[in-house]
Amino acid sequence: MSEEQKQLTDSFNALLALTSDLVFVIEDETVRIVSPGDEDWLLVSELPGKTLEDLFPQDFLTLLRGYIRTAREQRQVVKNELVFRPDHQHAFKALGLKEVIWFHSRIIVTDDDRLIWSLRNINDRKKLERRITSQAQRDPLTGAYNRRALMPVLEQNIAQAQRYDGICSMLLIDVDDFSGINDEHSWDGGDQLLRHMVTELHRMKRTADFLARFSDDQLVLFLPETNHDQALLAGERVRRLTSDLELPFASGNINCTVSVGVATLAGIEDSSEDMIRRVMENLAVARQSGGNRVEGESF
Ligand SMILES: Nc1nc2c(ncn2[C@@H]2O[C@H](COP(=O)(O)OP(=O)(O)OP(=O)(O)O)[C@@H](O)[C@H]2O)c(=O)[nH]1
Repeated sequence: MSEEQKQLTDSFNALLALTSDLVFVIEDETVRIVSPGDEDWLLVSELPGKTLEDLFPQDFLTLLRGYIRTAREQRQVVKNELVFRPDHQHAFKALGLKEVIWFHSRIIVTDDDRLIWSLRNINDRKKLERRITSQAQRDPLTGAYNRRALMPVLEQNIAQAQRYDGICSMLLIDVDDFSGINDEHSWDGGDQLLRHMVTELHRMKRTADFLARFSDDQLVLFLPETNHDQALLAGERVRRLTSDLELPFASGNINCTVSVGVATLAGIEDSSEDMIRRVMENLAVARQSGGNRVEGESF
């Protein structure tokens, strides 16, 4: 090895020692060099000489070979996000992988066709992203989905029901005289009541139903594959469940009733906006009729 080559090798090894990424140098689909970076779970000594086929399941391998092909053809770094799972990458499980790890993967192919593959652990970022997404879609008081999360669910389900000749319905549930409850039991009492209702509705609803807080004292329960008669029955169940409710609170038991509007998909021309408009109109009729009442469509 010439002096110049030796210096280059030294610099390369120093670079590998510096980086916190997991780095592989691969020739002919065979691992030659591994630098674990911060991935201290990995049994590094077991890796040199192993082929990509030894290490990865078929679907992952197909994906990886696609990235390698692109890196080779385009002569540039190919960047992707990849996930290693102990129940999927069995070879890595045997090499110490205990939990799911998301990596930011970068692949480059050198002129003499060696593959340099670096993997940066992005689990912390992924966890943060998940938390932010979930916060953006949830009502902080009750933990139910919020209106922003409801709208795409409505649109998708309605589009699907129309495509497959299906049906769906929605309930708009409004607590009668909620400001009176706040006045009598304090804002805290009102909060407790909303939380309790959401818990009870979660318990009552089917898995595919979607519950969201629509506004202050209004909840929407979206019911896929549910016709109008079934939705009226569901609305009646919600009404009864609420009027039976007695929530112990410092200022005395909190009782309440609800008014429920029901809307059902009305053919191919119907839209989520139309359904929301009708469910609000039907709710208004229920409230104007004195509350503690379920009002459906006037077909
Ligand atoms: N406890 C509590 N109250 C809230 C919250 N958000 C809004 N409110 C209050 O809820 C009340 C809702 O009032 P309205 O929309 O008039 O409802 P209502 O008193 O039930 O009147 P009707 O619907 O006509 O029967 C208002 O007094 C709001 O200040 C919340 O998160 N917690």
